[in-house]
Amino acid sequence: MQPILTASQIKALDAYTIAHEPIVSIDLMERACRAFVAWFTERFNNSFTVGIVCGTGNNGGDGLGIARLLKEWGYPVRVWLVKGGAPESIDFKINLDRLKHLGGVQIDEITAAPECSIFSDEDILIDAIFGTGLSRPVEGVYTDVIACMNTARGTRVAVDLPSGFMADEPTTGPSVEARYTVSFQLPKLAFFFPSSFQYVGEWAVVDISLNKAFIRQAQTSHFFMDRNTARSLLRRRSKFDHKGNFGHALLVAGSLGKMGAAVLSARATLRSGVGLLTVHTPQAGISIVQTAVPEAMLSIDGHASVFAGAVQPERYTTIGIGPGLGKAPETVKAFHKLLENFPHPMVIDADALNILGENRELLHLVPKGSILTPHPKEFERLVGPWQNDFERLEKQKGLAAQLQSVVVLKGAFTSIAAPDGKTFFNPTGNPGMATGGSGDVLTGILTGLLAQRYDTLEGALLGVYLHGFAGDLGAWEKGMDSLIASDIVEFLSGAFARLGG
Ligand SMILES: NC(=O)C1=CN([C@@H]2O[C@H](COP(=O)(O)OP(=O)(O)OC[C@H]3O[C@@H](n4cnc5c(N)ncnc54)[C@H](O)[C@@H]3O)[C@@H](O)[C@H]2O)[C@H](O)CC1
Ligand SMILES: [K+]
Repeated sequence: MQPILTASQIKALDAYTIAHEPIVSIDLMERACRAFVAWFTERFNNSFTVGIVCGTGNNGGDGLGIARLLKEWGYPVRVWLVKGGAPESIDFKINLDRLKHLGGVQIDEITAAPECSIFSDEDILIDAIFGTGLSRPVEGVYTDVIACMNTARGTRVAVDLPSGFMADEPTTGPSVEARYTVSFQLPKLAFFFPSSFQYVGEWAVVDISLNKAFIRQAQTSHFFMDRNTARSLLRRRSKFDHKGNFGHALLVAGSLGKMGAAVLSARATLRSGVGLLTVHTPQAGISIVQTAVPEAMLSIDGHASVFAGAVQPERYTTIGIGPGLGKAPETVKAFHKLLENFPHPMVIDADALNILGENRELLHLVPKGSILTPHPKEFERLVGPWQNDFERLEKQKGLAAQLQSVVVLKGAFTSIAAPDGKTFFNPTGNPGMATGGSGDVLTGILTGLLAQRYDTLEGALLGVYLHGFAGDLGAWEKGMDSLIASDIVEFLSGAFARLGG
């Protein structure tokens, strides 16, 4: 699990590394430059012309070091120094001397609004004006240069952060809009937000060996999930286990015309290792579920087309509720009753969340330790609108604390907020999974894990990881465009096997 630190914590980490390890500041910068160049040379060969736009702080120093290394690799390199009032750092000056000493690289200064045509010969523009030192929105000549970079034909690659982009607060001023961002050591919080994609593009983190002990003990409530953590959460079965050890899940899902949601969830629950599964279905779903999911038992509702009746809560370890449920008045009543009678953690999704959003007085009945899995629209119905993604994150944490439950906000980098405020971003998954039924599969996985008495947070972290991983395996095999939710179920076994193997 990687902690996500703020820009000022990263500055402290930088200083700590220099103070406690046998490395001086300029050599640390050289490491950063080499790590960037290793990433760069893997993707772009030296037939591309490269323009490097540098500030005068350490991010600019990186840019100058990168210019020298790329020149040595045979790239046609040109450098612009943007001088808009920011002070010149010591390492910037050292790298400027080193670049001049190498020779063969044209270096021009920009002190006033340039003609944007200055960048027109460059196939690639490396952005090294500002990094984590940015403390306020850019203005003046910086704004002019950034505007020219954003309209230039070259592919923009940002060093550490796009210039003008804030790592820990909403970006309100102009910023470079990068196609790629190569960031040092740790991902920055804002990288995980949908609104940042416009600026950050695809991002990669390169290791520059900053002090690991400092990173481990740093105070943060934000983490980036990884494969090792997911692997460590997965329980192994033992020889004498029997189906009673793996719980009995109830899925309350599906209504007339939406029984597919129940089928997808049910299959995913079964593929996630549950001992026994019962599906509560209206009359309309009986033969559908019995045929499509023969492993599942049925709890049959008296109503023809929607969830309206009572279930026997004492029989079940957990309940997953919501996919394809609809919001009929009878369903609202039946859900209310279920919430009053079921004491164990539940997985609450889709229309069950919409019912909670429209009847917020029911929220206090959500059993502690439950998992809620809204997508952004469902989340907005629960908590109201937000101004920006930082505020959205705070609302997510707030809901998790209020309900003493885990709130999983679905999207690219699905975030998982625990009641104590810790939030985890998930690395797996792909845009092929933006397809109907994908969420129903997640509900099934989480229900399967909670039935096996996984701790709520651990189950949520593992389940979200596996769901994305199965989607990735499916996309590799079938392509993102034609991926469907059933494929995610199909590849779930592979995801479990690879993670556990
Ligand atoms: N920590 C690491 O892992 C390493 C980081 N490196 C690189 O260094 C930058 C951070 O460098 P720093 O000198 O602190 O800041 P910047 O270069 O981002 O900014 C320069 C300077 O500009 C001033 N300033 C801030 N905001 C504005 C503004 N809106 N307008 C004008 N001037 C502004 C302020 O004084 C800043 O200090 C990091 O991103 C990495 O790229 C190292 O190379 C090694 C390891
Ligand atoms: K930058």
